[in-house]
Amino acid sequence: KNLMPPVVPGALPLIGHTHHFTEFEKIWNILEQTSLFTLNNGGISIIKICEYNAYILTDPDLSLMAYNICLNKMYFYHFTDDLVANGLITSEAQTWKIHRKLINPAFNQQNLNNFIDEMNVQAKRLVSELSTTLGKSVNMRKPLVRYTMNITSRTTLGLNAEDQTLVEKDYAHAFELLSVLYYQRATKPWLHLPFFFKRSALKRKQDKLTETVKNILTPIIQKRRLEMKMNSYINNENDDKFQPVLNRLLHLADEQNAFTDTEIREHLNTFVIAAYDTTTVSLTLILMMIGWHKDVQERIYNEIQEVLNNEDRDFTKNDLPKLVYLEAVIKETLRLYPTVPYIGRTVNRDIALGKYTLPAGSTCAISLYGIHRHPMWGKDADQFIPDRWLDPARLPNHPNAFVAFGVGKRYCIGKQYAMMVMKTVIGHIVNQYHVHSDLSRLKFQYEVVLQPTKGHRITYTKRT
Ligand code: HEM
Repeated sequence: KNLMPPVVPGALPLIGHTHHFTEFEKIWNILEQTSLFTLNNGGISIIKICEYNAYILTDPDLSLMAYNICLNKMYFYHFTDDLVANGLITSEAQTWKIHRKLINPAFNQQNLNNFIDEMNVQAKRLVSELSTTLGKSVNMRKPLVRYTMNITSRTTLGLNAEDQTLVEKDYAHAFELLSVLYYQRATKPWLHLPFFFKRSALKRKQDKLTETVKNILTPIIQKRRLEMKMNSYINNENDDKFQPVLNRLLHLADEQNAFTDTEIREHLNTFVIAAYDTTTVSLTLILMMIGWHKDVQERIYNEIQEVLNNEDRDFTKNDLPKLVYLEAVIKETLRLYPTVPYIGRTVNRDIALGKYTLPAGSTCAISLYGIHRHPMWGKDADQFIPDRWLDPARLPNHPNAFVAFGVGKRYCIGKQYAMMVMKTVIGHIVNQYHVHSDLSRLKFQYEVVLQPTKGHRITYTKRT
């Protein structure tokens, strides 16, 4: 007999829950309620988009099982295909397997260690920019987007300082506008159908911006290829000089015919898309948490002094792993507020999950937010307790308990990179400033990331 998981309350006849997903401001509310309902009802539930079932998971075991079988992303992700079709986030399983294996070494710890100087430079640039705002409350969105864009474009594209304006202005701007268009399409169910979308004004705007991005990247790629040929550049994996990811992709393309130019562009765009909003939002939330919990902030400050030996200097690759309390604070923030609160896949064949069968062709979405509030985290699951990360006895004994960077084989390739970036910049900020925030008024909107929309301003004062 075909058992069905419980349906999340609020479905209407024929349209199901569709009406909850047409207004930006309301989507996070239904998604949060859905997570809590699923947690309280056995870890699997259904959201109905018209007659179509999307299966929601908050059970860590079922999630891992489902996601290691279903490697293809749900159809929403493909709204971005013009920009990133064969990039790692959106590519279909077959291409993904090959490309992920080829690109993995570019993000190994040894290579990332070569990015530390750049991370310090950009963090200090941000700290100096903030010195003009002391005592005033600041919306950190723009400074942080600029900061993450600069680091990502230096380390992935390898742009020089003189090209930075191009990134800060045109490239970053095109991405911000494109993401608004993708969200607009997502909230207009009729535009999900290619027939209507192809004829829409939204599509025309999207085409123009995609072309802009293409026209920025193409000459950069061509120029780099030429430079590499002229310098008879040799790339080997043990090379411990600064190598932007683009150089490694070009090398793989030339040596092994691994990627076309279009695929290289799609990979680069993917890194930028995957990196800048997630890191910006995560950093905003971390600043909110430490601005509110002053005792936590002082412990971070003391740890930094200890690791830097009270010297006024940059962080080295050996310092970062020693910032264990700061790492606990970052993880605890991402546990309570996973920057990407939901991820979705297409179910590629019938799969048995617990007592249910998910039919081929349906959608399966994991609530990372739900997994992070699962009873395995204990009675204090909804409280901010960084110390839990320092005591194994206080952590769930489950490999899939902390999933801010994804679930199973297709987890975030930039996880270590992001941790390094976040440690470096929070380290520099806390070293110079006291951070102040008011957590009581924090509000979110769902924009694939959990975007803070109210009450997220930060005030800095100088440490003396
Ligand atoms: C705090 C920051 C970040 C968070 C919270 C985060 C989170 C995630 C999550 C949840 C996924 C899985 C998405 C899914 O299954 O649909 C993912 C995938 C991915 N992330 Fe990140 N990410 C962060 C930073 C970065 C950075 C800095 C980069 C690159 C430089 C990056 C590159 C990627 C890529 C390429 C994928 C696709 C991986 C694949 O399918 O093979 N991310 N990330």
